[in-house]
Amino acid sequence: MTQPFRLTALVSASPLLPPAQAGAYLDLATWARLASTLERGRFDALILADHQSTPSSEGGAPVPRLDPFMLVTAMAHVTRHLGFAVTASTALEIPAVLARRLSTLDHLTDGRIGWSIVAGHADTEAEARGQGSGLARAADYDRADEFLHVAYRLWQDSWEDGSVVRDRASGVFADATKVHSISHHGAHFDLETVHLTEPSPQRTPLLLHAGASPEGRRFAARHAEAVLVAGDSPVDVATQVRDIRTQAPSFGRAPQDISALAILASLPANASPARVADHLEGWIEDADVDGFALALPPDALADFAGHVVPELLRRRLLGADDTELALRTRFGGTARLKQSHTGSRAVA
Ligand SMILES: Cc1cc2nc3c(=O)[nH]c(=O)nc-3n(C[C@H](O)[C@H](O)[C@H](O)COP(=O)(O)O)c2cc1C
Repeated sequence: MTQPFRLTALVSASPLLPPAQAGAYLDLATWARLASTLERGRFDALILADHQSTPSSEGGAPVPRLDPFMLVTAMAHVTRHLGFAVTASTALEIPAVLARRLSTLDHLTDGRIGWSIVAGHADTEAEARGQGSGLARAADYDRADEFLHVAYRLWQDSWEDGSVVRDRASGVFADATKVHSISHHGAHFDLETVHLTEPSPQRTPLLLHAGASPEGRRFAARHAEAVLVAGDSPVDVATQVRDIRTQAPSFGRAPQDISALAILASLPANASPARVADHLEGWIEDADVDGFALALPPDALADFAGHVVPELLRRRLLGADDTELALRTRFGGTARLKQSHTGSRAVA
């Protein structure tokens, strides 16, 4: 029998809604409502896609588009266990700055944060940020590896467990002997700093990745705890998932340490809940995935939550578990990174 699967939604903070409501994405209530709907619908997480590009002859995503980080606290405030994975690019961000933003959200959500890692960028993104000439064009996985290394050291090594004492009597907040400055002098980043935020429930957020090139899959095998895989057919997705999982042992990880999510941008049209559930069950069996990222508009996600999810629960394809635990626990781990994960073993 098919095991319960992971269920996520993949949404952009852009005018996705039907034209009559095209401005609704600017209203905080829209996002709060979407989060509540997904939580009621037993979704494990909302993945917020993002691009900082403008359209050009070479592609690039349409504008306008909000900063997805800004939406999360309001959505977390009206939910208790829905996770939020925010997209950010290692080509465009600064490690210590991004690490602090993610730690901040992980605190404010009680450990419900993931990072959807993008290693590349469009030309127009670099230009928009004033980094036009300095960045490689293709996804730069050397830079991404180094970025992750720095971020792991900030999240995992800067503040030891037990470093925060909050002793009112003596006025001591933290034991300075247990808070360490991270010193890194590499090809892409050169920094010396203490992590600016005390350790959050997960320390390192749940790590997601969606790169599809051979380098991208290798990066996923090393770092990702969940991968988003797009493909024309379950067989196509299965091939990609197998490639990623079989590389995991070379990074000291088990193949099943990586949860695979098939991206579905459509579901059978005009179908009854039973047919959609059959469709999903077929994908789980044929594509070797652990769940789905439904890239559907908010109204379709609400329909799915209202009609298909009850059928999935009846078939025991979704876990009935709605406890308030860290996001990582929904993807097969405990709150913290596994000891075998490269981020737990980062050294100077
Ligand atoms: C399903 C999927 C979702 C993605 N979402 C985003 C996104 O939200 N923002 C972004 O900048 N890139 C996104 N990407 C691009 C990838 O993260 C990656 O940068 C790109 O595929 C280039 O890497 P690659 O050469 O390894 O494929 C997505 C890719 C896939 C396959």
